[in-house]
Amino acid sequence: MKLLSPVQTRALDQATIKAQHITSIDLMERAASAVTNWLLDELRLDYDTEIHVCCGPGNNGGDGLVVARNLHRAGYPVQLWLLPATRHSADCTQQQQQLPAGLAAQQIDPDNLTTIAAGAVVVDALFGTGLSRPLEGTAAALVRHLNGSGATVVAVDIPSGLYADAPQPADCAVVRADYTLSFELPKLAFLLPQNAGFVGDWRLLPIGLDPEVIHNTPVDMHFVTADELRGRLPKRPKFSHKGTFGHALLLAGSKGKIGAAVLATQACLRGGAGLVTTQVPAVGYDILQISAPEAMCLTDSATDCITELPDLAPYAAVGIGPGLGQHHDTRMVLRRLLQTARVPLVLDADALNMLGAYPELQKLVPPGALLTPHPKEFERLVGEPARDDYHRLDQLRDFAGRTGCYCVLKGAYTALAAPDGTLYFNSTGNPGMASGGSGDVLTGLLLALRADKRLSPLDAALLGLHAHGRAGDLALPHTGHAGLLASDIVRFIGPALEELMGE
Ligand SMILES: NC(=O)C1=CN([C@@H]2O[C@H](COP(=O)(O)OP(=O)(O)OC[C@H]3O[C@@H](n4cnc5c(N)ncnc54)[C@H](O)[C@@H]3O)[C@@H](O)[C@H]2O)[C@H](O)CC1
Ligand SMILES: [K+]
Repeated sequence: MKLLSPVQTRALDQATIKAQHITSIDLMERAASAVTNWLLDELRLDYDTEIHVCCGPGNNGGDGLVVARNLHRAGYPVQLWLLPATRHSADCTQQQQQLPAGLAAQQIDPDNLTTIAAGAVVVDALFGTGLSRPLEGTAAALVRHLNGSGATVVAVDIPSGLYADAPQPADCAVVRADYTLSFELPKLAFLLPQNAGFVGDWRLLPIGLDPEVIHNTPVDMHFVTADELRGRLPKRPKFSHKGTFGHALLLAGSKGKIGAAVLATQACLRGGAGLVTTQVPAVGYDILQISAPEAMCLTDSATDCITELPDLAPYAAVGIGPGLGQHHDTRMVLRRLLQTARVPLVLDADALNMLGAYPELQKLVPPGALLTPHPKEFERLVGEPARDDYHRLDQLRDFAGRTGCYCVLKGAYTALAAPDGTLYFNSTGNPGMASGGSGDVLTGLLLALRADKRLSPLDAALLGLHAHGRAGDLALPHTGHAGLLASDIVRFIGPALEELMGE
């Protein structure tokens, strides 16, 4: 799915109106019906629930007015509140004029805000994508009042006070919604950790926006869904053999962290690599052979860390990082790998930390490599803390553009920046996966997909990120959030990949 800017969203509304020969009021009615139906079907409003609908001066307020009218007509006791404003949009004005007789709009008075019960439902339709400055005065006072009420807050399109694709200054009043109901396409703001407390659970409601216009709108950000990836993982041909899917080499583990090498190896095997060879320090030999018998094991001459780079000739892709440690001799191995490898690389964990600590190493990273930092590793990599989540995305794009690499930023909606600057957000996964070893599993899985020559670097990365999260989602019912271990993710990689397979 494309992530559109507010300007593009407005253009899409206009194009839809034109293409479907409807009016802007018709589109507003569709949007409001979708919200009303969600309130009735999903939130399951009771007839005795206290309901407040708070409307602003623009079309977001217009949506709110129609929701209030719909609920009133359906017999729900709605209290309708209007934010005082000097100007209202034409559609907002028209909706005010069409309110049924029994539903009066009350002006919001900042000095006399109505009491809201903790069990109440509040529909926030103050501001949407037309927000042009931070909330102040009456709007800010009302928002703070709502946030302190304990009511269930449902934001229409976006929580009021939140920008759709840019940070707002600190301490601004922003609605803290329990649910955000947006129309058809998500907004960048929903995907960033700094906004989680405002956005709550977000849902997309279809309102029949024009698919052709969406298709033709150029964007540089995508929210990647299963539908878009399904079929992009080629089926395994009937006459395939273990050579067809590539031989992956993994350099991982150090004393006390052989488990990371095991998890990455198992994930690489489950990810479909034809052959997997893992090099570990001597201390890891028995552990790896016993826990991943399908893999071949190379042992380093050093006991505790990796000090030797094997001959790379047999391998289709090389992964390095999980549990690696940052010993000087290991760093020399990383250096030689970066200098000599002619096949796809996946760099993770301590490999990234070493790139951060030694910028001259970073210059050796070959274009096309896939890097998988979490935010702290990414900060070390770029050597500068991000001001906020939006700035971090700028840094991510910049890094991918500058190095020609594919760079992941792990998190709830893991981002991937491609060398051309496009950002892709992953849509799968759950908080149970935020525990040790889950990143090692991702590295192994991505390595398997990079070893498969049939996949482009971008598809390998997108499929791997998706399948990793999906495997975590499939494991969840068996383990619960707290009990979800990295090895559970490994177990479900196969079924997660199967869902993406096609001709
Ligand atoms: N396809 C869709 O997504 C549809 C969306 N709809 C809804 O329309 C709004 C966007 O409406 P718009 O009128 O452009 O903007 P707002 O309602 O957000 O309000 C703009 C209004 O408010 C003034 N303003 C902006 N910031 C402030 C501020 N901080 N303080 C005071 N006033 C402010 C601004 O000058 C304008 O006058 C979208 O979010 C959806 O909810 C359609 O209903 C259907 C399709
Ligand atoms: K809103």
